[in-house]
Amino acid sequence: MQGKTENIVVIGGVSGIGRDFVVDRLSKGDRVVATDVNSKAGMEMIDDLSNSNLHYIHHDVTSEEMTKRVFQEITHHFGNIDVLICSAGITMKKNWDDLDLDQWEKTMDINLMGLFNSVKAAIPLLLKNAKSKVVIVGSGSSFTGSGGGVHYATSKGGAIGLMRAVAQAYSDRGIHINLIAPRVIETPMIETLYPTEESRKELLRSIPLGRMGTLEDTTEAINFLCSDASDYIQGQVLFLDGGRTHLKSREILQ
Ligand SMILES: NC(=O)C1=CN([C@@H]2O[C@H](COP(=O)(O)OP(=O)(O)OC[C@H]3O[C@@H](n4cnc5c(N)ncnc54)[C@H](O)[C@@H]3O)[C@@H](O)[C@H]2O)C=CC1
Ligand SMILES: CC(=O)C(C)=O
Repeated sequence: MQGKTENIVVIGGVSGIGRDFVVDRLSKGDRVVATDVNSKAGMEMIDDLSNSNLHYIHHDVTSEEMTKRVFQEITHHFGNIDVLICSAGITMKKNWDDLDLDQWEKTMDINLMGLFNSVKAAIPLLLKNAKSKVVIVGSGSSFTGSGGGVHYATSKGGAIGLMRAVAQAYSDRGIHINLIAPRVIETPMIETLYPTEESRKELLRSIPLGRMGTLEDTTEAINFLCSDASDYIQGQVLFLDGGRTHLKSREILQ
């Protein structure tokens, strides 16, 4: 894959982790389709970046019908997909006691059903290549149960099962698929989860490396999982969490 212009699709590509990856790959000369439900941000991105290699498509991942249409348009535009990134997701932080069924369903619909719709529709296009790469954006919270509530952690745990099932089914047909499990990357999502200075300070105390993750951290990890350098890595979870999922910060241990 190295040295060749790639056809890249980023679902949830107009904000945060997805957008940063889009910008990076455009700067490397790749062709990118970004899809998202937030078309205002999508149009602004088209204006801001003003790059003929970028194509934006309105996409609500919860709709199977719309997802099929989106991938028909991608087929028309690209013909095949070398790289698929699934970054669309929401969080609505709630405790067990406050969570209602609507919030559970909305989170599952976007984070899990939406992922299923997107990956299912993409598979025929990924199979057109001898080798293609898929990276799902999961979350460390599916390992710890914290960071968004049971609905969020469960949806992201489901993403791991989906990723493994696709790896199991398509490894021998060239689809390489892995999942990144970030925690606290500086994006608009984190601003809503930790809105006050106090909550941010508390958060930083819990991260062994003592800082939040950056979009450069996520983009570099996704680039690695899309590159030839990761060809023997399949069906894996890569944590991007400053050590927070498996370690305790020194401040907390003392
Ligand atoms: N920021 C963080 O610290 C972490 C983020 N994540 C995950 O990373 C992914 C990206 O999150 P961020 O970039 O931080 O957030 P973000 O809010 O900046 O980006 C998420 C994107 O998903 C899109 N989206 C939401 N609902 C959609 C729908 N129904 N159809 C299509 N697109 C939809 C949004 O419009 C937005 O552009 C999410 O799946 C999130 O759960 C996981 C762990 C930590
Ligand atoms: C949003 C998320 O997944 C966190 C904070 O881990």
